[in-house]
Amino acid sequence: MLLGLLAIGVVHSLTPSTPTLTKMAAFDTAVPTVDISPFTAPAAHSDAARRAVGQEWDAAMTNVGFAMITGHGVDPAIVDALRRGAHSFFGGPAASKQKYCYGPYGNPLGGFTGMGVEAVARSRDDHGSDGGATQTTALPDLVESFVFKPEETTKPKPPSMDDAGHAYHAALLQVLDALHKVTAAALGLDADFFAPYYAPSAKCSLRLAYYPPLSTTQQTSSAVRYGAHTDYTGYTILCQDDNDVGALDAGGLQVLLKSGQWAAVTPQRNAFVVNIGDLYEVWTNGRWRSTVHRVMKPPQGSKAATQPRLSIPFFTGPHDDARISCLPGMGPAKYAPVSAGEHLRRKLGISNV
Ligand SMILES: O=C(O)CCC(=O)C(=O)O
Ligand SMILES: [Fe+2]
Repeated sequence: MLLGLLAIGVVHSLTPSTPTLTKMAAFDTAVPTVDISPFTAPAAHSDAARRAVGQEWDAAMTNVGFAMITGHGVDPAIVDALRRGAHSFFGGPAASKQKYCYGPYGNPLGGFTGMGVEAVARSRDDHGSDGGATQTTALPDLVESFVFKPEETTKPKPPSMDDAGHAYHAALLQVLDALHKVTAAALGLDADFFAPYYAPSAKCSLRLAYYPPLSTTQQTSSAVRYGAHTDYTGYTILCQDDNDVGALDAGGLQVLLKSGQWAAVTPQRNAFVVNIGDLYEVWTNGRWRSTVHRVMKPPQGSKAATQPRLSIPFFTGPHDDARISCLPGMGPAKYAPVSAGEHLRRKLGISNV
């Protein structure tokens, strides 16, 4: 069963300002793994297999709001090529990176954002699992990023990521398509239910998130690699760093469980982490959880603290004009209907320092 396996992991205190490891404990394996191949390779699977995946998905999103997916069909060579290109870009001189800055984080052209611009914990609101712990004074995150927009052709992209970014984006759109079918099965909706929300195209943002090695000051400050937040819109499909497979702190990504404990999201090779953003919470009237998560720093003095971490979230959501409200049969509505574009712009605005 989903929550049946016991594993040894790292559990942290709930206090958001506590940035270091506080204790080791045993906890239920929090984030279930779901093989979505009945939807990515439908000819090889039965309707019964698809119904079973739908049930697993509903349980994962209801209990945790996060799942690991296998059977997604993405060629690992596509992932490796983008990772190599991104390391080459982020490892380069600051002035070369800054040439690709096209505005504040979240601007429609994408591009590079240096450290000190984003403090994602400031975007907290009443979505998520801890009652909305808004932190207007959260310190900037210890991250640099590049947002890759294939549809944006007026501004150059770093040559090392250009081809690889296009290939990765196209591959992940296929995964998104499968996830929407999984979702329809999970919620008992028509297979094409989400099509009008995502046509003519989904609103996607392919982000390369680079967490540089930590300076001594950064190691001892209360800043974290990425502060506690919920994602803003639809599915996030995240590629964690393979170097963190087997690491003590599992790379630092943690989710806030219903129990109030933080649990590590243990990276698995060739699996993506999938979580929902706020708009699914509105659609499902809170049945599915837009779960609070964060990226902590590696323990002080550890080898991991001297190394960079590269993660690749692919944010997806309905087009800007889509109006999101409680699905039929899920009422009475707890959330006011919201415009997908307005919600996204508001959250991005307040996440900039
Ligand atoms: O870097 C990670 O593992 C996750 C980052 C994240 O939560 C985000 O970019 O929204
Ligand atoms: Fe996130």
